[in-house]
Amino acid sequence: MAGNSFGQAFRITTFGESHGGAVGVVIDGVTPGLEISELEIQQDMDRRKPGQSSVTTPRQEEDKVSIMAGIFEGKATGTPLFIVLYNKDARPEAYDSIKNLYRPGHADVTYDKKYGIRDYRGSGRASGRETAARVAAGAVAKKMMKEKGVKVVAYTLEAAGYKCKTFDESVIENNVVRACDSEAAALMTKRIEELAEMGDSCGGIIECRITGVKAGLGEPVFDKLDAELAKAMLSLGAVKGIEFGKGFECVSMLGSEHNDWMDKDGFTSNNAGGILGGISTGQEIIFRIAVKPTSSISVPQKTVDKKGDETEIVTKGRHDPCICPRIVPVVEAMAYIVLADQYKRQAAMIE
Ligand SMILES: Cc1cc2nc3c(=O)[nH]c(=O)nc-3n(C[C@H](O)[C@H](O)[C@H](O)COP(=O)(O)O)c2cc1C
Ligand SMILES: C=C(O[C@@H]1CC(C(=O)O)=C[C@@H](OP(=O)(O)O)[C@H]1O)C(=O)O
Repeated sequence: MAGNSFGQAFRITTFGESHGGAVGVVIDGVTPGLEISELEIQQDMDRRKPGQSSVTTPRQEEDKVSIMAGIFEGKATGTPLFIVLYNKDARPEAYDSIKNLYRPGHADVTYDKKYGIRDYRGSGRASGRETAARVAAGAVAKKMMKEKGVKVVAYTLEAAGYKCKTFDESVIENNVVRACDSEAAALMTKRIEELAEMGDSCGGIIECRITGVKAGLGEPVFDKLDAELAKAMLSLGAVKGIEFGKGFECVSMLGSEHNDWMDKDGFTSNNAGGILGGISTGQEIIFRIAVKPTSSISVPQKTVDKKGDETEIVTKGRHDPCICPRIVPVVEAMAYIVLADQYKRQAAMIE
C-alpha cells in the first residue's frame, strides 16, 4: 500500500498535487442505493475552498465537483465512486525562485530524501489542497452517517493567542475563523490579519464533537476508535497533536476525579471523551487537535539548498496565515470517514 488510502470497509484513496491537473478521490464501500448528488458534495467543498476571506490563502479555486463513476440515476451503485476536482488557479511561478531551496517547516526536504525527485511547484501531495479530496469523500460518508443519526461539529477553539470562552454553535459558520465564540472570533481575526500583513503565521486548536454514535464501535486493541480518529487527524498536514475528553489535563487529576461514574441512567460525566478501551460508550465523542502555524511565511528564514549550502529563504505565493478556519470542514470530513468505516466494519462483523 503506497500510503494514499485510508479506511477498510469504507475506504478512500486520494490523488493529485496542488499544481498538477486535478485532485480527487476514489471511494470504496459506499452503500448501494444511497442518493447522492454533486450539489450536496459541493456544499461541503464550498466551506473548505480557498480564497474566501482575509484570513485564508487568496488562491481562487471553485473546487467544482465532477462525479465520474459509481452513480446511476442519482444513486450510488456500490462500485467505486470517483470524484475529480480540477485545479484552475495554480500559479507555479511563485515557486521558481525557491525551487532548489527547502522551506523550513514544510515537506520539501523530506520529499527529496524519500523520492529523490520533487515537483517544486507548490507542496505536491503535502499541500493542504489534497484535503479537498477528503472533504468530497467526507460528504458521502456524512450522507451515510445521517441515516444512523450521527452528527459531527468542529470549530476553532483557540487561535492567534485567543481562546473561546463560550460555546455557541450558531456562530461558527458566521465568522471567518469558524470560532464558537463571536467575541473571541473578532480578536482572532484581527490578529491573523496583522500577522498576514507582517508575512507571518499562527496556529490554534480545533475542537470536534460527535453526537449520535452508538455504544460498541471500535476494536479493543490496535484499531481502537480513538486510535482510528487519531490517525485520521494526524494524517492531515499541520496537525501536531490530539487529545480526547479531558486529554492531557488527566495527568493532574486523581482517579476519583477522572473516572466517569455510572448510575442507572448511564454515565454521570464524560472525562474520557466518549471512548473507553477503544470502544464508543454511546456518549458524545470529544477531541481537540493542535494545528501548527503555517510554515510558508515571507519572514526571512535560514535554510539550505539541495546541495546543502546555507542560504536565506523568503517564501512567496498564496498561503493561509492560519490553517484553523479551513481545516474545520476537513476535520469534520475525516471524522465522518472514520465513522462510516467503523459502522460498515461492525455491520460486516454481525452479518
Ligand atoms: C487545509 C489546509 C491548508 C493549508 N494551507 C497551507 C498553506 O497555505 N501554506 C503552507 O505552507 N502550508 C499549508 N498547510 C500545511 C501543510 O500542508 C503542512 O504544513 C505540510 O504538509 C507539512 O506539515 P506536517 O509536517 O504537519 O505534515 C495547510 C494544511 C491544511 C490541512
Ligand atoms: C490550494 C489550496 O491551499 C494551498 C495549501 C498550500 C500548502 O502548502 O499546503 C499552499 C498554498 O497553495 P499553493 O500550492 O498554490 O502555494 C495554498 O493555497 C487549497 O486548499 O485548495
